[in-house]
Amino acid sequence: MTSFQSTIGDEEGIAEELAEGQREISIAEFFEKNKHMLGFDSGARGLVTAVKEAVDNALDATEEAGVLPDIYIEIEEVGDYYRLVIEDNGPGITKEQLPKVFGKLLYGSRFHAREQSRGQQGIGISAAVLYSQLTSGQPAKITSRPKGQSRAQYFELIIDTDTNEPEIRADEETTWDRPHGTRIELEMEANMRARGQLHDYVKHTAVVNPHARIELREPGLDEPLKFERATDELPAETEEIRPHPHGVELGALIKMLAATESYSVSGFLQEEFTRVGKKTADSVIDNFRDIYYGRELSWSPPRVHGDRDIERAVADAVANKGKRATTAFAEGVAEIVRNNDRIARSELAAVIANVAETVEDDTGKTFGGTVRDNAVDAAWAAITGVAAADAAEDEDTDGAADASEDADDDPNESPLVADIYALVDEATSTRKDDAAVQAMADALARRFLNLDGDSFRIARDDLDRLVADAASFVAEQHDATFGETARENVAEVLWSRARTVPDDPPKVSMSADDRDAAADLLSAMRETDILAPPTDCLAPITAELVEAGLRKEYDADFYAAATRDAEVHGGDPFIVEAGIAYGGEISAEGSVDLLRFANRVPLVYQRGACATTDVIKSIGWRNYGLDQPGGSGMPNGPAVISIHVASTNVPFTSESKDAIANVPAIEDEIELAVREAARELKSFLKKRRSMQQRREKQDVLGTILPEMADKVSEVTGRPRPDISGALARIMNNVSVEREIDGGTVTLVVENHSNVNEVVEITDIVSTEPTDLSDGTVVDMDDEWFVQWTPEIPSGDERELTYRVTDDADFEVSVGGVETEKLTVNA
Ligand SMILES: Nc1ncnc2c1ncn2[C@@H]1O[C@H](COP(=O)(O)OP(=O)(O)OP(=O)(O)O)[C@@H](O)[C@H]1O
Repeated sequence: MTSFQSTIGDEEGIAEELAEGQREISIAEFFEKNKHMLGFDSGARGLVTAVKEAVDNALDATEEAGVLPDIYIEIEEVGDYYRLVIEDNGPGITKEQLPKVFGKLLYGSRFHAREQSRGQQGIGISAAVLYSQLTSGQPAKITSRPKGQSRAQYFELIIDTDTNEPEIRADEETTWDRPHGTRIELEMEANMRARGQLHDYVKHTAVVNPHARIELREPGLDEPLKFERATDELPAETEEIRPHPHGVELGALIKMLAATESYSVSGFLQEEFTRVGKKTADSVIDNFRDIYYGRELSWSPPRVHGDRDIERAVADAVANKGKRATTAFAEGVAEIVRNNDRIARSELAAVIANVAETVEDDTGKTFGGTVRDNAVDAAWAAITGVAAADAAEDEDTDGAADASEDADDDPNESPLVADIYALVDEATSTRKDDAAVQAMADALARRFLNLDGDSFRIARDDLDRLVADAASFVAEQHDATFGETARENVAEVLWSRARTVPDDPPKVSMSADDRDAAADLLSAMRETDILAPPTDCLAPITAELVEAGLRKEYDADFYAAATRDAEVHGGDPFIVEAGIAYGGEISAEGSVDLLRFANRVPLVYQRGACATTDVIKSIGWRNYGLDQPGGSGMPNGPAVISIHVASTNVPFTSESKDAIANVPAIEDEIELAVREAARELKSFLKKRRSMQQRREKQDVLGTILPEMADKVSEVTGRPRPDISGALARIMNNVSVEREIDGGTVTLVVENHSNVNEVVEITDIVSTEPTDLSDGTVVDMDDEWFVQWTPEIPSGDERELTYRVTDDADFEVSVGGVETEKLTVNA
């Protein structure tokens, strides 16, 4: 069969032919064709999106300027088109910036700022301008009066889609009665089929922005919809933050390395990232060293006066320094080395340099570089049994032993074997027999001896490979298995005893040019424990205001809200809040209403594609007292659930910012916030159900008890039994009975419940009461309020008395105990 590839190859000059059709596409041209990506897929939706973009900007701008937002939205039918006007009382936009803000896609102030804001991309309002010019052919008409200026600037402009630059049609000064702010007028092909979504957007914006005043006029409304401010308090001011080391990607890091003015990696980390001080920078650099250079394996120093005597070795390596200095030097080195449990080559070099300096000071003899190097080689040979020359001769660089395992170094003679044996033994279970551990130690020693250089420097992944290779050899030759876990443990023990090298990290400029070094730096940053980013860049609504917002717009029986602590996703901090309103006037038909918000912006479209919806569906709502057909999916009932995700970078599923992406860390927090509020709903519903049952039981008893009393009297022929206290006793209620004897009034309060009760009793009397047993009396316009608040233990009773002279009228009210647990007969 002839492939497409070979057909193309047959034709000469095809690449040139294709090249003729290839040209750059401007971003404006791209979005002109793909306007659905920005939420302008139809006339109905286009109108809602344009309102949303302009209102979001107005809220961002006013808050940033510290002004309480006053936003006016007007939609008007003009012939075949709709005209949209949005006005705000924000800080306005300067004459220089204005054309770019509205006439250039991807131009804005928020893209580079790590701070919570509604706008993120610098695309929203220019996309609305693009949609308007595309469908109506009309320019956008913008008036803006910057704060402090006496006159406003008026512009008419369109976007030149070939160049993605503004094309100004009119530019003049004008007067405007607003002292400062911005007015946008766009004409577009549209319709009002998405009126529901438009109203939802405006109403929900009011719910999460109780500090804003918003007015909406549109052709379907006789009266404008007005949402008044519920608070004069602006949301907490946010601070911009630098990126967090856990959140950057390689390309971004390379760019930052190239752009920074810092010289050292430590300075770069501290300057460019949040939460990095000197200590954290040092930890990152240590991790970087481990990855970039590898670690040096460490060994136990030999015992004193054994075959391998450090002191003798060092002394032998020093010539012409005189006995006193030589001995002091050799003894000093040997003593410090012996005081170390384990030591690596570069640690030894540091020890020798230190001792050399001390001895130089004490004796006046110079211990120069060559002497020190010789001493290091000699002491190292005494520690490891490997002479410097042996290592230098060894050409094998990959760390793996020759397949034949016939290396010249007989590992059995190497002092390293005993050392490795101890570590392998420590790392493996007691069930490994001695021969297996010995074989593994031999195989490892052979491989370590084959490493390049004699400092036993090795990267973690090479160490893992080397251990795996040794394990395979042992399995083949000795029939002893070191499974995956055993190998991991052996590698881990060796690595944990290995030492971070002292080599300096490359300079910042070199790292920027070296992709591998930058990648290692990134891995080191991610591996290092670093404090979560600060959260003053976020302005959550707070649980209190989430609830207040719901109370303002929904008449319900119950409200609850929760705000979680900040968490981090990809270096960006985020906070999730949830609220629930239940019952009352909320429609019980169908599934609950889910209100979704991101950075205080209601998300109107793409509910089904949103992480918030997925989380709500995944929760077992029957546990919380809501109906959920089949036990999963959206719950049913008279409830509204609101979820707010605030972040310096909300991960949306697309540029139109309709839905939050399924990021596990964010989903977890959404679930926890919703469950927190749902737990309160559960106790409310449980209590309500038990009160309902109580009421039903009391109703039944209220009918049956008198009938029973009549029957008993009829059957026994005796007088009807007194049933006055029976209902309260059966229901374990608190009962309040009035007894009047002459001028003495007694309220008998009996607590039949099994807990202590504090009962608030107010008796309103038409004549003045005297001789109160206790309590207080207040005269109010010839009505006397007698009040008691007795605490009555379970099973106990109190008598509250006073006297009245005349025939009096009484009206008692009882508080402190739920109505369903009260029987009042007074
Ligand atoms: N009403 C306004 N008052 C003051 N400045 C505004 C106003 N509208 C827009 N701006 C400025 O214009 C910029 C561009 O706005 P645009 O809507 O294109 O993008 P954005 O809001 O930054 O991000 P997104 O594309 O996510 O909406 C904003 O970042 C802001 O600096």
